[in-house]
Amino acid sequence: MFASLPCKLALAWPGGRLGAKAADVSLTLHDTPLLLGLMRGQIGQLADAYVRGRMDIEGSLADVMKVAAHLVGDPVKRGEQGLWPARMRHWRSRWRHHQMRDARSVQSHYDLSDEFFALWLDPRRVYSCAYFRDPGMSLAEAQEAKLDHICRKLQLAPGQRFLDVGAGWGGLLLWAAEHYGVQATGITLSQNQHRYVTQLIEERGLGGRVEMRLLDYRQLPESQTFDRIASVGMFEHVGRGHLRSYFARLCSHLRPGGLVLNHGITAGGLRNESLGAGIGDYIEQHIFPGGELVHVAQVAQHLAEGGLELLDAENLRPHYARTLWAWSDGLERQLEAARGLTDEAKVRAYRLYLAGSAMSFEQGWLSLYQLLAARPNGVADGVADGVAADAATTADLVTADGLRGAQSDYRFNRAHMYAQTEPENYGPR
Ligand SMILES: C[S@@+](CC[C@H](N)C(=O)[O-])C[C@H]1O[C@@H](n2cnc3c(N)ncnc32)[C@H](O)[C@@H]1O
Repeated sequence: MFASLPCKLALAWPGGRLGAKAADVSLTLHDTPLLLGLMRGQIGQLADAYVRGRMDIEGSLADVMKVAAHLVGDPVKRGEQGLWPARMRHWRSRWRHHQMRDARSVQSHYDLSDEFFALWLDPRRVYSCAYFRDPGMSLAEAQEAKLDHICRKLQLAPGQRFLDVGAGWGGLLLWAAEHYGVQATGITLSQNQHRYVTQLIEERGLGGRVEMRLLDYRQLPESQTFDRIASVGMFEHVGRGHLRSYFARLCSHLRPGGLVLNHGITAGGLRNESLGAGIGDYIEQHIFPGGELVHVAQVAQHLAEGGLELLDAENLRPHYARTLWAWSDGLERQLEAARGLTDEAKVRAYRLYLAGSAMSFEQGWLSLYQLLAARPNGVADGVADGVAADAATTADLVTADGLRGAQSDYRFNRAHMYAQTEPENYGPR
């Protein structure tokens, strides 16, 4: 097991020691049964042991993750689905996700501490994959490029009614209002985010045009419709059993001919919705309770079943690997400050979550898609507010200059990022 490792590893456990003296990565197990988890490549179990102080890790997280990837092998090829057959997973997800429980899960993550997130996110606190339009961009520049990329794909224009579902700390909401002149509504389940963005709106004098609401997406009044909707890094919280009704809701809140952009994480393969090697359990327990991922093919199906017409799909997987390494490096630089804001177990949990997620995107275990879709003019289900007369046809929208412009630079960028096949090239590490 040690011979073909990508870097030098030292391993110690009660009463034993193995491996290189001058090691890149040292693992100290404080109880012997963890050896079994190590042999079986159960890195989720090891990560849990690290959080609970049953194990210590030394070495750069980049090297630690190289070792972890080696131990796991390829969960995409192994096709791990957990113990539940597809039908059961669907119904389990339906049962698990209801408004009260989702609010609890979401708040347990996002309401940890605004200052903690601010330590390693960019100044706008955008908490989703950035877009490194030019390879030399900083994280802050790449986040702004992402916000603009989304606005251009959606062809935002002054006066349009724009909804941001899962608006976080307001990055896109404020960018769209300030740069594109839209009437913007954001919703979130996080009390901290709601308070923070409401204050920003006031400070910037955007009160009449921008509002942030503390609301579940299922609580938006049925009669409220928008010209444009964005959902960025949010649909991972919805649950596979609710995706169809989630997209149907977005469709019903769009005017006919309106556009929606769904940006989110997908499973890297059709058969690894639940990441193997115990990783999924680790994320569920320590980071995102209730988070669920499906493959983009299934997202496209749910989207169509929800009444939306898919116009364009862009894969940003390499961009998320780079974003996550930037977050991870940011946290590593601020460990002492982080320990002052939350407990040691949380800091440990986030160290492995950020670096481990970066590795998962590098490996292709996870992916990230922006899906641009429209509510076709023909879909009139009584929920929309009858503005079809002024709605452009979908054909008009696809050929409009804005989308063509956005497409030409991202097509180029996609080819550029994929030309760099080695993970080392994802970012300046
Ligand atoms: C990963 S953050 C992304 C935030 C923001 N879009 C960004 O890119 O920075 C996910 C957001 O989704 C929100 N969210 C999750 N489930 C939600 C729900 N059921 N209804 C409304 N918002 C939800 C969270 O409160 C949080 O603001």
